[in-house]
Amino acid sequence: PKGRGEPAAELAVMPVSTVYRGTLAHSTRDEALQILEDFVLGVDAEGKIAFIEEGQNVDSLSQTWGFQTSDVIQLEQHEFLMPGMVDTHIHASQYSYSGTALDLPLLDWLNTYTFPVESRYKDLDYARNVYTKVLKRTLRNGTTTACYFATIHTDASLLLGQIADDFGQRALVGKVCMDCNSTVPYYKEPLKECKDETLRFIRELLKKEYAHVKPVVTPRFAVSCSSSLLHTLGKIAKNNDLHIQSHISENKEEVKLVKQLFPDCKSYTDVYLKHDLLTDKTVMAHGCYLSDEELKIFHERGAAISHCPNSNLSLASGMLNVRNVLNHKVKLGLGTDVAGGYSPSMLDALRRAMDTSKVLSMQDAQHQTLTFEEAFRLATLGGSEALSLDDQTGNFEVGKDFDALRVNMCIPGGPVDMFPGQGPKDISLLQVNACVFDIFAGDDRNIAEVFVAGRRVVPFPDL
Ligand SMILES: O=c1[nH]c(=O)c2nc[nH]c2[nH]1
Ligand SMILES: [Zn+2]
Repeated sequence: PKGRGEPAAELAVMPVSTVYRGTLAHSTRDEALQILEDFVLGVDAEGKIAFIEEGQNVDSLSQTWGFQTSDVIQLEQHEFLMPGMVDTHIHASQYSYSGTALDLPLLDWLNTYTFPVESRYKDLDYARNVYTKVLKRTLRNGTTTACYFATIHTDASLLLGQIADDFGQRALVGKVCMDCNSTVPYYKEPLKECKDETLRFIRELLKKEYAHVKPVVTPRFAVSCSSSLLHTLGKIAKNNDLHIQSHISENKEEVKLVKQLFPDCKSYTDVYLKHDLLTDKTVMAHGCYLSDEELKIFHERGAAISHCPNSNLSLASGMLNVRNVLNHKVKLGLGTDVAGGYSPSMLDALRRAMDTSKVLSMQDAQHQTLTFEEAFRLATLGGSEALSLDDQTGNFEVGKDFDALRVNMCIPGGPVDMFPGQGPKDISLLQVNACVFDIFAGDDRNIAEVFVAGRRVVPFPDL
């Protein structure tokens, strides 16, 4: 593997543009949380990680890579770099009412609040206002990659892609597809229109050649899609090698309804499987009620689950047994699921994932509770794997894009306090660990800078 020692040949020609020295905290396949104290990390002119080395090698690195040691950015001892977080499931269009309207279960919630609000996005000014705000809010909270649901409206969905590109967030953007809606009949599209508009959305978004924004095929969920629409979308995804996102097994009433709607399918998972929607580029939100047999199918297909604990608790939908999902080796990330989830923050998702796991442990003494380290991995590397973007982002590896947060745990008026004995010279590894673990109680005030592919996207430039 590249990165320790000599630069790989293809990288040697690319001079580094930025070098950081200090604490790095990230996940690897073997270690849920690896803390590298006094390391140097170089970012090349294309925004990729060029090297990660021990700090003592900085002089020889400066010669190899052609930078001045005086230009190295030294992190404070209460600062660290961590990978940007990956929100694997968020409804950008629902951000306008996040924090409200959480008094109904899923299906009533959709009919009463969600569909009427989403129907407003034919108005592009309305869309621009909300989409700009959700982009800024998620970036400020350290979401460097987001997998978005927009609405059924193609032009507003394209606008979301443009705004994500403007602000520099890595994003998968989905125009929502639904041709069944008997309760709110004005919010759906006829099958042919849905197909044509989905193709137009994909074509026009790809034509823009945004560096980090791509389309994702988005059947809302089996309840609001005919079998013909699901087949059509499965084909479109296959023919264009695209990502797919939807919802699965979120709430018991929904699971029952899907059984009635698709009597020939063995399970909810079977519905998506039969329609070619379960691939290694699929991410399904929730999965609270998936059987072990269904999880095996997820594993075999390489499909992923987005765990959205805030939403699952807020809509009283259920509790995903994350341990069981991990034991089945199913790719797993975290999602905020705004606005079923009331918080756009991935740190909140991380905390709620641990809360949910602890409740499961209270119910079953055998249950092995999720650790902070594991939740950290789900919010970063796990999310990138769930979106099949782990070749580009998710942790600090040479050759990956520098998607990172500069975290500062010592912010005047910030949400956490640091304690003494932390002089820059005598800081012990234990204290460095404590500093990293403090982000569990932190918030966006602690996220001083955000980078996507080497570009600083927070603080916001004047657009
Ligand atoms: O949490 C959810 N939010 C939604 O908008 C939705 N649509 C179908 N199923 C859903 N679940
Ligand atoms: Zn959702």
